[in-house]
Amino acid sequence: MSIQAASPPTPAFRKLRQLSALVDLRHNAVPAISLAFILLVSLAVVLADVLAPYDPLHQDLPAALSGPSAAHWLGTDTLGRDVLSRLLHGGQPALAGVVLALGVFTACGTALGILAGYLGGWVDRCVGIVVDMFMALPNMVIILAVLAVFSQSQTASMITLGVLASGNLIRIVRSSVLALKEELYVSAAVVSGLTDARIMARHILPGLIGPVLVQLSIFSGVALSVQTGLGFLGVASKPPAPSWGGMVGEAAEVMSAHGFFLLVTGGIITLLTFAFGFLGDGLRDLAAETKKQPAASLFRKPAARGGLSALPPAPVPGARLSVQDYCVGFHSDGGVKETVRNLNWAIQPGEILGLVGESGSGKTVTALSLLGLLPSNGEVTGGRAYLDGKDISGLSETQYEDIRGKEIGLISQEPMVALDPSFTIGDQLTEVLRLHHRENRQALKARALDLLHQVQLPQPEGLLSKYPHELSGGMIQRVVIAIALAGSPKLLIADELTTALDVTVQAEILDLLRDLRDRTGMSIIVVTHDLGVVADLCDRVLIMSQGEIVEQGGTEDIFYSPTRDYTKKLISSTPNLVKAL
Ligand SMILES: Nc1ncnc2c1ncn2[C@@H]1O[C@H](COP(=O)(O)OP(=O)(O)OP(=O)(O)O)[C@@H](O)[C@H]1O
Repeated sequence: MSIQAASPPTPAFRKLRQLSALVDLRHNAVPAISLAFILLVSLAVVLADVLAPYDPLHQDLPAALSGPSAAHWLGTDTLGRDVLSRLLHGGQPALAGVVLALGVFTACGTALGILAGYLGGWVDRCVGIVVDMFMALPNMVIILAVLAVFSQSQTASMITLGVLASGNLIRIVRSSVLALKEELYVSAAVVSGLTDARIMARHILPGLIGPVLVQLSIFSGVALSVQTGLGFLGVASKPPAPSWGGMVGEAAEVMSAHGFFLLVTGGIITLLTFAFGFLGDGLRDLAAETKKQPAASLFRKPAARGGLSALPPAPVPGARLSVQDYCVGFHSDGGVKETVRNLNWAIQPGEILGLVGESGSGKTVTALSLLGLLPSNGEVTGGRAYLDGKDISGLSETQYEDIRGKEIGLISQEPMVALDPSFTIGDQLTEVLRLHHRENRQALKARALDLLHQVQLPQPEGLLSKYPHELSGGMIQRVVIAIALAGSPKLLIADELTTALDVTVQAEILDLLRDLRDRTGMSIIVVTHDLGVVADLCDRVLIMSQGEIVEQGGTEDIFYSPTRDYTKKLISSTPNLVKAL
């Protein structure tokens, strides 16, 4: 397979780029002008008490329906009240209604969309039914019914509008979450042992800002139309208090003789609705420009347990981890295909074991299956795996959560994309540390610094406030190792951890792993296709080909006296190694 990520740094910085593009409206004149107009009108409405030249209720009947003048810039209405002052004050219930509807729309749409997309299963199905209901109901009829029940309350009508309209947002958020779940930094957060709630709040939610902003902008226009429409109908606002919809209604009655009155009252609503629409279009175009193919996932949720042999073999005594008659298969249309077959091996405490083989030989699948992290169509089809004598094959998701990060740590193939680009190194380290230690901020910070010291990063204090893109590849790799060590696992699985690094940094990272093993007694499984790494670091080697173990033994034995042709060919295909032997 290749449970590989797209090449860095594209996926890691996609979200940052998307966010910056969304706020970079300078090059998009129409959305930028629209945004400026919306802000200007909102500010004027908020400051109505200061800006309005007259009391909006003050009547001057002799001056009724006079056109624009120095005294009344936008003229007067049928009772001689100043139109500008009434527009400024009337904007307050209009914008308050829009803000309320937006709040409910966002909360409902985002929360239900995230839950449906992230949790899937029955939650997704239930949310789907709710969305279908929202879409099928006639919104306006329901809002009028709510107004009748709640004594013409604008609050009730806007809350109802927000809820009913959120169906579309739920669908959009749900599909965005499905894509975000495939991001490697989300996968890495799962491996670290973070709870679903925390992953949704910290790693999924920030990635939704783009699509949610687009929908908010479009819905603002709808909410404004509904609010002013209700005002026009004389419901949801009580005269003589000014309201934009009410003013349009009043102007419509005298439109043939006094068209200017309708022009300014209807004009502000029309212009704002257009501005919301243009802003939404601009945001959508920018989001589309920055959209890239989703990165390949490191893994998906584990498959259900199935097909394990009825009588488990016994664990190897004293071994940190042992696997026996271990098989992993994948479901496809043609049934289950076993890609890893009859593995029998063990790793001792403090040992470094190399898992070697060509691409597709089953190394990553074997490693991920131990953490319950196979793609959704994969499962352990036979045999058992034991961690310190305890059977860990085919556990439930909750049981695996207790193992990930705490008993077994994983360093994924792509360190650059295992970190969330929106959070500092300090945030990401303390987030994982908080899982394992119920301590205050200061104590967690001290632990984070200690971990950065352990992975030999210079000046760790300064690093805590840095973002991943400010670090070199070698430094990122060390941070990822530090995060994997946060739960003090007894076994660390390092999947191709030096592949993307240059030779000098590679050597430093290998030294670091050796040093960590010596100091902590941790066992380390090094998954690699690089025999040089194995020769340098590993005590024992396991050679895999086409899902099976071809040969295993001490590193020196394997390199100096291989017994199998496949191993001999593998060694001879690494010229530098041959020279060194
Ligand atoms: N979701 C899947 N469905 C079907 N087959 C899969 C799936 N995931 C992996 N495989 C198969 O499992 C086999 C082993 O893949 P694995 O990634 O473990 O290889 P690897 O030895 O780690 O190679 P690499 O070094 O390239 O990652 C591959 O032949 C692949 O086709």
